[in-house]
Amino acid sequence: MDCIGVIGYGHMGGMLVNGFLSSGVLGIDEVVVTSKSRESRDACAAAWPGIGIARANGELARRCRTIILAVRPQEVTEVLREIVPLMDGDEHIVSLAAGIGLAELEGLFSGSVTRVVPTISSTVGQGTTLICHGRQVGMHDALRVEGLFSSIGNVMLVEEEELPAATILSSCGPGLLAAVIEELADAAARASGLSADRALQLATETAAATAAYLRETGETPGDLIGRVATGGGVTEVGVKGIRERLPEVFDEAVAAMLERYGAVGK
Ligand SMILES: NC(=O)C1=CN([C@@H]2O[C@H](COP(=O)(O)OP(=O)(O)OC[C@H]3O[C@@H](n4cnc5c(N)ncnc54)[C@H](OP(=O)(O)O)[C@@H]3O)[C@@H](O)[C@H]2O)C=CC1
Ligand SMILES: O=C(O)[C@@H]1CCC=N1
Repeated sequence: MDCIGVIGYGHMGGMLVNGFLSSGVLGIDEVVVTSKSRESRDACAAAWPGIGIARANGELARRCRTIILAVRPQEVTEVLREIVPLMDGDEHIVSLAAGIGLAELEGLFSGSVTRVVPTISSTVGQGTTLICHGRQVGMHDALRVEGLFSSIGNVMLVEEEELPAATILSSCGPGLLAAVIEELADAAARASGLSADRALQLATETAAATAAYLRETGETPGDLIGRVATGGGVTEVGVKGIRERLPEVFDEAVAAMLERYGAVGK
């Protein structure tokens, strides 16, 4: 059977196992998981009774043809050096590691390699997984991976040179927007008698509602601002300040993230 193997039961590995099994795209006997610590392997076995647990990466590599590397970028080389000598060569390696390029991966495994960048928002079936196949990936393997990730949200095929910026938007984005929501709520609570809990509840609901509005109406953010900001009213003074100061803040944040992206795992 063409089992899917997941190496690394951390935030992403756990989310993918939960997503693939909850969506029904994979059956419990089609997934094998391993992780460095016994605690993580036991947690997976407890969450999904009957799932295949491998005690070592090599054991998983021998049992699975599609192998998802859900370890941190700085652990990828070590894991590939460990498993590649035990593999047949016709496996499909799917790396989630941000910043580790196809050339580097193919230098460690000369077969089929795909880079996939999921997003934590797929925990709730939302968001877009980015997929970039290496040149050696055949149609069958490409469709299999695209189908798997489609079960937990949207997928977008991207060129490798698009990945850094697309990753910042799709995959780092939930963290960035969570920080914005937090700051907006904190500022409102600091300036008024509203409790921090209620401020965060309102800011979170508003963020979700705003995204839904933009998605469903097809309006641009500028269109929406024009509808909300009554002339001479309240919103326009806030938007003015944000438009003056946020470009610099986001330019700096994006530049810092791109710099780290290029250095991660090195
Ligand atoms: N978090 C995110 O939103 C996103 C992350 N990514 C990428 O996904 C990958 C995983 O990230 P994330 O889940 O956040 O990281 P975590 O640190 O949460 O998980 C990494 C897991 O790898 C396991 N691990 C470490 N070394 C080994 C090893 N030698 N053999 C087997 N397992 C090992 C750890 O095991 P143990 O628990 O057993 O100690 C840990 O559970 C990264 O490459 C990241 O760039 C991509 C998109 C989004
Ligand atoms: O922050 C990180 O490095 C990972 C990769 C993309 C999202 N989280």
